[in-house]
Formats: sequence, C-alpha cells, structure tokens
Amino acid sequence: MNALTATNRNFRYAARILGLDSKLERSLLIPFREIKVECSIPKDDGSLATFVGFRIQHDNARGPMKGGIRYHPEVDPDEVNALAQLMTWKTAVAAIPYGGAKGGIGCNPRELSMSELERLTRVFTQKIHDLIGIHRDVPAPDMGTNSQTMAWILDEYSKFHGHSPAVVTGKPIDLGGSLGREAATGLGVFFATEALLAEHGKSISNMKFAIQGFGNVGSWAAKFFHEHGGKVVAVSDITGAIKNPNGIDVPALLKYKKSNKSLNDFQGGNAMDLNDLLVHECDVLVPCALGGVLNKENAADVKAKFIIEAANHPTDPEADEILSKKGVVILPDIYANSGGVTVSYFEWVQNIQGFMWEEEKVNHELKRYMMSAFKDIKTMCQTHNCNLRMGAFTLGVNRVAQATLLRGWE
Ligand SMILES: NC(=O)C1=CN([C@@H]2O[C@H](COP(=O)(O)OP(=O)(O)OC[C@H]3O[C@@H](n4cnc5c(N)ncnc54)[C@H](OP(=O)(O)O)[C@@H]3O)[C@@H](O)[C@H]2O)C=CC1
Ligand SMILES: O=C(O)CCC(=O)C(=O)O
Repeated sequence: MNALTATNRNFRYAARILGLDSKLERSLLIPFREIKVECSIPKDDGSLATFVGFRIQHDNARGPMKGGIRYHPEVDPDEVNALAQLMTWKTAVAAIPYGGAKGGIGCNPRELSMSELERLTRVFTQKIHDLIGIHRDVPAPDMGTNSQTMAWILDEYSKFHGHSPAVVTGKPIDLGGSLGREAATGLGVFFATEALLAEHGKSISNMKFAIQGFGNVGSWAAKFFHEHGGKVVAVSDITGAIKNPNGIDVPALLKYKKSNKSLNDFQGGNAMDLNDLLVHECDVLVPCALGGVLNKENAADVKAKFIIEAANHPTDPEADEILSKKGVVILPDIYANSGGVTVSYFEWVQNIQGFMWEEEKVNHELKRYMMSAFKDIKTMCQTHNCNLRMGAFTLGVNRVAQATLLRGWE
C-alpha cells in the first residue's frame, strides 16, 4: 500500500475514534505547503545531472515545522508527504513544540562523490532557503544524509540570512550540534523498548533482536541492546544480512562496518538472504531502514513477538492487521523513533539559548520525554480501548486538533 494512503488511513481511523469534526479532519490532513524543486549540478566529470527535491510542510499549529531530509533513489512526493504528516503527529506525541515537515531528493548518495553531494545540497538549499527558518521549518538528517549534509545547509542558508545555527539540527558538534544527537534515535528506541518490555514483564537482557538496517538508527540501537545484555541475532544493511544464534559481537560489527562500509564477509556470523531478516527467529524485530517493509506478503511469517518501529512507516495497514491477529505487539514509529526529533529539539533550544548542555543532561531529558510519552500513549489506549498505534495516533492528532482549534482560522 502506498505510504500516503496508509498514513491517511491511520489518521482517519484516529480522527473517528476522537470524533473529530469532518471539516477539521480535512484541514488537518491537507499539507500546509508542498515544495518541489529542480536541482541541477555539474558532476565531477563536467556532465550535467538533474535531480528533483521536495520539502513538504505538513502542519505548523503547534510550532515551527520539523523533520529530516532524505537522499534516496525511491524518494517520491507521496512518500515525503506521508513522512511529513507522521512528523506532525510524532512531535505532538513527544510533546515538543513543533509541527511536521519532511524533505528529500531522489538520488543515490552511494553513487555521488562528496563534492557532488555538497553541490546538490547547496543547490537544494538555495531553492528552499526562503521557506525554511529557525521559527518556520527546521530540517535534520534522515536516510542518506548526516551531520555533514546539515553543515552544508547551515552554511548555504547563512549566506542569505546571516549565521543561523538553529536552522538545522543534527549538525556537527563544532557547528552547534548537540551532544547525544547522533545516538539519540537509537537511544530513544532503546528506552521505548525497555518500557514496552517492562509492561510485559520482560527485560532487554537475553531477548533476541533482529535489526534491519545498520546506519545511524540501527547501529546505535544494536549497540544499546547489546550493552544491556540483549542478543542481537541478525542484522542487515543494503549489501546483505548476517545471523548468529549466539548473539553477534556488536562492537566488532560496528568496527567492521566502519572500515568496510558493508556487513558482507563479517566473520562473526553467517550470511543470510536479505529478505529473510524480517522473518528471522527472534523475540524483537527492529526495522531501521525503509518504509513498507512489513506487508501482506511477509507479515504472516514474522516470528517476533514484538516489533519496534525504529524506521518510519515500516508496517503497512494490511500487515498491521495480520500481525495483530497473530498477537504481535507493535510499538509505532511516531513514538518509537521520536528520540531523534526530541534531541533535535534540545539542540534547537541550546542554539537559541547559546548554551551547550552536558551529554548526561541530554540523555536524562530524553529518557524523561520518552517515558512521559509512553505513559500518555497508554492512557489513550485505555481511554479508547485501542492498540498502541491508535493510542499514539489519537494522542498526537488530539494535541494538534486542540492547538488548531485554539488558534482559529481568522
Ligand atoms: N536519523 C534519524 O535521526 C531518524 C531516522 N528515522 C528513520 O530511521 C530509518 C533509518 O534512518 P537512518 O538510520 O538515519 O538512515 P541511514 O541512511 O543512516 O541508514 C539506513 C540503513 O538502512 C540500510 N538499508 C537500506 N536499504 C536496505 C534494505 N533494503 N535492506 C536492509 N537495509 C537497508 C542502509 O544500508 P547501508 O548501510 O548499506 O547503506 C543503512 O544501513 C529511516 O526510516 C528514517 O526515516 C526516524 C527518526 C529519526
Ligand atoms: O530530528 C529531526 O528533526 C527529525 C528526525 C526525523 O526526520 C524523524 O523523526 O523522522
């Protein structure tokens, strides 16, 4: 199912549970602004390459719009639209004062040199600089982008508007980035998993984890699970997958991936088919890569008892239904991966304050926000007798609806 159709379906279901007025529902669904720009750059060999960039600003009722920028060959407007909408509900679930946005460029960053990536990022920033801003829309990293990408955006934006560190988050520390932001999404995933397992009388220790994706989110999540006694029994990246029923040595794998850029041929496990990762024997499945990976084709074969949605929109509604009939507990993306945007908020606050926090404070506050959101979601689940996804959606949608009504339309 298309990502936007799926996201709209979840939103509409939540709106119905909340009894939202149909006109308000329509107003919440339609994005505030959709930007599509041509980004042409000279390649290193002198030839011309043209890419299409998007920034979809979904809603700003609760504050400046916030969300990552993705570089991936499959970036398309519907997907960016869905991801922008998810950001609106996510920032509301996390109770941070933002709306939602998302951006992306349809490109394969693995096929571009550093200087081509820099030119592409700068051209994209030139095209959108007057529509983003510290109190308007604040980008951050997502798949295929990182702190270096944010540094280029900051530099290009500052040429037009003066030095503005708070215009992006997920920056390098030397440019005003926050301690703890790089690890934040993975650490938030860890806190969220800990809270969910505790509800079920279980703990991280000795649980078996299968992790799809070993980039920013997947690698940090694996590290935290491993450090707390979890057994990471399978991991994949775009190049392949490895398994080890006794638990992979995660620090060794991190070192290997850093120097080889791939999991292939890692000696501490056996190679397996990339697609088998999602149906591998484990207790907890943690998708940390693309959207829509759990669908009606594979949901029935999932072995995990718990799914932690570290990726955005990894489970489409058809899979949701199949999995919930099987009794699988799913912790939804708009809560599970909200640690990233929460620490982005701390970064933005630090930039505005002109004062840097200690990493201990960042992580302490992150845990506090994650625990508080979990409690609020559980309250919604009890109030509306619904699952965790609808608990999170009703929580987020209700907060945005209340802010919208309070602001009015004049
Ligand atoms: N970064 C953040 O702060 C946040 C990210 N997210 C979401 O988390 C997910 C991952 O983002 P992030 O870690 O930042 O992205 P990265 O680009 O850092 O990592 C993505 C990982 O997914 C792997 N991958 C890509 N395609 C496949 C595939 N078909 N099978 C298995 N692995 C694959 C990549 O492989 P390879 O390493 O070989 O390229 C890489 O390891 C996305 O859905 C993103 O939207 C959500 C909240 C915040
Ligand atoms: O850190 C941010 O601002 C946004 C992160 C993001 O894109 C996401 O949560 O999906």
